[in-house]
Amino acid sequence: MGSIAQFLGRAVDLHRQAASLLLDAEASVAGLEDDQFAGAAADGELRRLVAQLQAVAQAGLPGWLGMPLDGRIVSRQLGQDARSGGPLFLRVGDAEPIRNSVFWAAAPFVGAGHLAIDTDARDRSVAAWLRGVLVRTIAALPEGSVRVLPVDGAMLGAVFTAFRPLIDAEAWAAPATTLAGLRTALDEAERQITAAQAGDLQALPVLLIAVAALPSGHGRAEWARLAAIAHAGPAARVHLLLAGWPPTLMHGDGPPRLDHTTMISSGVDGWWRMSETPGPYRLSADGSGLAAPIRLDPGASEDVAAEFSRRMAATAAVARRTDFASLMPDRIWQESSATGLRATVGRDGRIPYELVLDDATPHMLLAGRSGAGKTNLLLILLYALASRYSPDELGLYLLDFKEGVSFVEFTPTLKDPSWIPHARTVGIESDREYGLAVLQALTREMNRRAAALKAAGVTKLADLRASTDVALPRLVVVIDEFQVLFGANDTLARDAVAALEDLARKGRSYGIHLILASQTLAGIEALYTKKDSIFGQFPLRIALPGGSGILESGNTAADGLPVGSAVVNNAGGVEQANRTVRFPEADPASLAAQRHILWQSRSPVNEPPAVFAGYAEHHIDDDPLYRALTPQVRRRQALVGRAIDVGLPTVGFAMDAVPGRHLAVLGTSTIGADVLHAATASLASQHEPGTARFVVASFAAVADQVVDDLVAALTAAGHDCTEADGGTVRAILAELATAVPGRPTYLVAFAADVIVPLLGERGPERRTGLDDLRIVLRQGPGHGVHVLSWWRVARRFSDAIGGSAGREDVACLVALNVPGSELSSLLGDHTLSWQPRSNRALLLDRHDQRQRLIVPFVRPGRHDEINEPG
Ligand SMILES: Nc1ncnc2c1ncn2[C@@H]1O[C@H](COP(=O)(O)OP(=O)(O)OP(=O)(O)O)[C@@H](O)[C@H]1O
Repeated sequence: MGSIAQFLGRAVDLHRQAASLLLDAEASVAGLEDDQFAGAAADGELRRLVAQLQAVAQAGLPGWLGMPLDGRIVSRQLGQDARSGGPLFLRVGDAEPIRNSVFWAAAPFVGAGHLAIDTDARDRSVAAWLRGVLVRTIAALPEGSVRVLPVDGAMLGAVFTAFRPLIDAEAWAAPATTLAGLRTALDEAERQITAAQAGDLQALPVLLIAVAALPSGHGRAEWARLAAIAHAGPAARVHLLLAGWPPTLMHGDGPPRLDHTTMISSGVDGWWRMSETPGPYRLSADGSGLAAPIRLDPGASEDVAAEFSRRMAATAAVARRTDFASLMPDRIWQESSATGLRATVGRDGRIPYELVLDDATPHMLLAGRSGAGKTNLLLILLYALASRYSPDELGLYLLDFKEGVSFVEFTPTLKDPSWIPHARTVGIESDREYGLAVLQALTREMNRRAAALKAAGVTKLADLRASTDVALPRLVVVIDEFQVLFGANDTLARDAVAALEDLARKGRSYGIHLILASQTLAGIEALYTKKDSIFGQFPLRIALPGGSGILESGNTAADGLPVGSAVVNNAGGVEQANRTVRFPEADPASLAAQRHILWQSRSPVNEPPAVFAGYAEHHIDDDPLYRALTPQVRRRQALVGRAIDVGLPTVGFAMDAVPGRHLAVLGTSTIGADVLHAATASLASQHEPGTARFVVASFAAVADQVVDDLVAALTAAGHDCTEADGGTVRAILAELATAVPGRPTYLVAFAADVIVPLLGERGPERRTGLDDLRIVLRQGPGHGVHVLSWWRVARRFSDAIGGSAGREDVACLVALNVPGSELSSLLGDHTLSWQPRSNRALLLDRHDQRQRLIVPFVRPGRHDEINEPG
């Protein structure tokens, strides 16, 4: 600043001396027509002053700011000749107060005020001059710090053709050629001014409205807006470069004067006059401006401007790619979420656009056709939120119903052990049941918060936070392809709608925010009657390309958008509230870098999220509950799989003395063998070796490998484990039916359906093996005897237990690929709805009326072998 002030002080001083000499000279030679600057004594002195002025100008306008814009300058370094923040002076013309004695006339522009020239750019010298001002300004300032909004209402944008590479690189807007285009540019300028007035100056670029010619139809309304922008713009980094201002009028009052503006007005014979300039220094005592006439700066030829644009555009493209990082805060976890959540996700023009989730806009809908950038935008939003707010301020529940890996990002993987510390649960390719479970878990959390508010005697979450030491983070729930959850007209959809409605209506008061994303809202049958009451709670709408369906009907603004932009609307989709926001591509490297920053900063007690990947196999050997089992348990459990629920709890059946505590796995799927293996292995872990007896029988070749593994593992662990065939099983049943064994005994039968005919035969005492089986089933648990069995044919199982009379004797069931109708008649429960699905089973416990969808435990690699549901 010091050097600019010195330059100015000296220049103005010299100028005034020269101006007074000129006046004297003019007075002394009054009447001499030929040479207004004659007067020999003054002449020498004036030339000396002009030379000094030029020396000062050259020193003050280095490089791009003053040098001729010809072929020699195009390779000069960019972004070095001025710095942002301070006033930028540039050469606007050459003053020639005395023949053959020239100095550069400089005017302040960016950082100080505006420039206007009264002839529009249909005049070729004005067009070149205008290009020159743009090139000088942009080349001198730090790269990427200026955004230009070109307006050319007379030549369809031709004046700016040379800048095409910058327009294509989106560093500049496309030239506006109509009145509507001018208004859009003014809108952007006004928004920047408003943003700056709200205290957001730091992140704002220099915004330059460059008008080559005003479009036809402009009038008082636009003049008034320009005048207001001229007044308030410089403080908000908004500057005007106007050719054809003021517009000439046939009649009526002229346009208002523009504050902070240097005016260049045409004179005769190619001479122009320059007005006083804005800022603290006056060129003249009487406000008449520069004392000498000027020739316009020749500016930039098309070729020079084009060459310059290509260089700039290359850097702009790089800047665009790295934009994701610029949306992340410099320091993470600095904000409080007491009153809401805010995140900058992109730019509206060049103004950073902040999404807000708070009491006024609690929930958000996001839509766009496949490939429109939904995942990308969600990642930006979630990473930006997770970077602003610590895990004490924000928790994330992420659910994805589609095939894909959008939220894998948030979880530890083999390749990258990091996770986002805010993520509580992450569902990838989730089941609808899992979605419902997450919604219900959130409803419970909401009710807990409601009770805590009541107990504390406050009504607002912010007040509750203030009155307790316990962290009360806002919770953001993202459901991608949420329509899947409601896509069928069944009980689950109805339960999900009820939970969603509850959360949508009351969530705002308890810091719970929903983000629902979808390709379309069409076909959400279950929501149909509730559509308005639910979506009415979602004022914030983001429509990506093809996502106009979530805006009001007739609001089609999102239809023609390019990927990387969205219509953001925080008034439920009404057209007047549309804002077009551009967002960058979140490249994997930048995401990983940001994730590692967050992960490294996590607290030592931060656990990785509970991950549910719909496609994943679950193995008992990896199960934390199984690995923690010891003989010191109160009630032994036969573990069979993981429930489709938040946290994927391990589930099984208690094998205690209550009648009916036997396990039957039903279905032809080979997974039946795996489930039986898991149940047996888990029970074995709950006995000291040698204290229980395991009798294992396999009646089908498909189970042999599993049985071999099981027997080998139990034996290796020191258990008493014997293999049995049909005859042995029958003998053991007879023995167990008549005598109480001295220790717990497990009879484990794979493909038990095979021996039903054998057991049906009468023995010497006229009893059948089935009679013995039924006695064992009825009385066994009381004596520590449990039967664990896999039945490929459900009807055989029913026959074996004695039909409906024996139903209560086997209370623990796992249904695999048994058709729903068969299962309900087997159980005598016609309300049951079950459709066999790959990698899923239905757990039924007749004692506590439990019915749970589970991922059954399988042997590693099983899914690659089988084609389910067979
Ligand atoms: N801001 C952006 N700028 C440039 N490319 C982008 C941008 N956002 C997304 N893309 C690109 O568009 C493609 C689709 O993006 P994304 O996967 O986010 O879309 P989607 O709507 O989630 O798609 P789908 O629903 O099919 O999974 C990707 O190749 C991505 O790189």
